[in-house]
Amino acid sequence: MRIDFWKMHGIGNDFIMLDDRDKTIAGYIDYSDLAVRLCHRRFGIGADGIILARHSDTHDIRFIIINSDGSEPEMCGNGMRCFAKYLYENNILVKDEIKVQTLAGTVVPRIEKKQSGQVVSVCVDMGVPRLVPQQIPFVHDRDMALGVPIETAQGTMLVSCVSMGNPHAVIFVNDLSLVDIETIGPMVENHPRFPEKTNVEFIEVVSDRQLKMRVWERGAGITLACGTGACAAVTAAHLTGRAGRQVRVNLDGGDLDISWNESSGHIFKTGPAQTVFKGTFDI
Ligand SMILES: N[C@H](CCC[C@H](N)C(=O)O)C(=O)O
Repeated sequence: MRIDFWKMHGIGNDFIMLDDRDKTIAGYIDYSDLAVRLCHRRFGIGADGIILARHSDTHDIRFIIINSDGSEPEMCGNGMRCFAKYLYENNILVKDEIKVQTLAGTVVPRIEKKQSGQVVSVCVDMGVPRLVPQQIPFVHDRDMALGVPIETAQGTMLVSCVSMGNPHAVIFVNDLSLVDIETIGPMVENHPRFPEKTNVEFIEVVSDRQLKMRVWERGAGITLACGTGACAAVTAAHLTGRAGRQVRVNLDGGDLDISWNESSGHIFKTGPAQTVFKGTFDI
């Protein structure tokens, strides 16, 4: 069976977008097997993950993301911006603001478009960051985990743990260029105190309005950007007195503007989403 897809990216974090509202694809192949096959950079289309639109009984649409290793995370910030653009420009949901059902709860992307109708950027209400260790999940006996030492083969790491529906271990460093992400990333991702593994963000503070970030993603390895990770990094930076509530995050693939609203507690993430090409494959 022939399946249409769009190849898209959010500042270099790239995804294969699929419309499976009617569960046709699900009837043919397990999503995890499909993700491993399609995301392969040589034998497949190549991507950090696949994203599927599915019908929702309670929201405008349901969002499913599968990492390139086949694991299913709760949410994806860069992918959500691509998803909003894909739905609008593909005439699936021609609305400027939509309510999306995810495993992380309700997420609300709002598109910003040109006169032509082309979506150029998306502002996503990412909800409220979770800080209680049991909600990360992170094994810890306090009610918050900021600057907590964990032991690894590369020495002691101080992690600040935040969930955006998916887990994040934020590590502040003095010089990002000196961090051996390929070695330290998987050690923290798979550390036993993270029962569901974790994404790992390395942060260099430029000012109270600017962070530099590199990321080792759970289930994907080094990516050029991580939207939920940028939100987690700003949360941790603010709570540890390193940054304000309006922060620009510089990532390998580009910049994201993060705003943590004091009254609602919601985090808003604004950034671009781009379509690279469209195609078909057979299942
Ligand atoms: N690898 C992540 C999911 C994708 C998150 C990231 N690409 C983003 O933009 O938020 C996880 O397993 O939690």
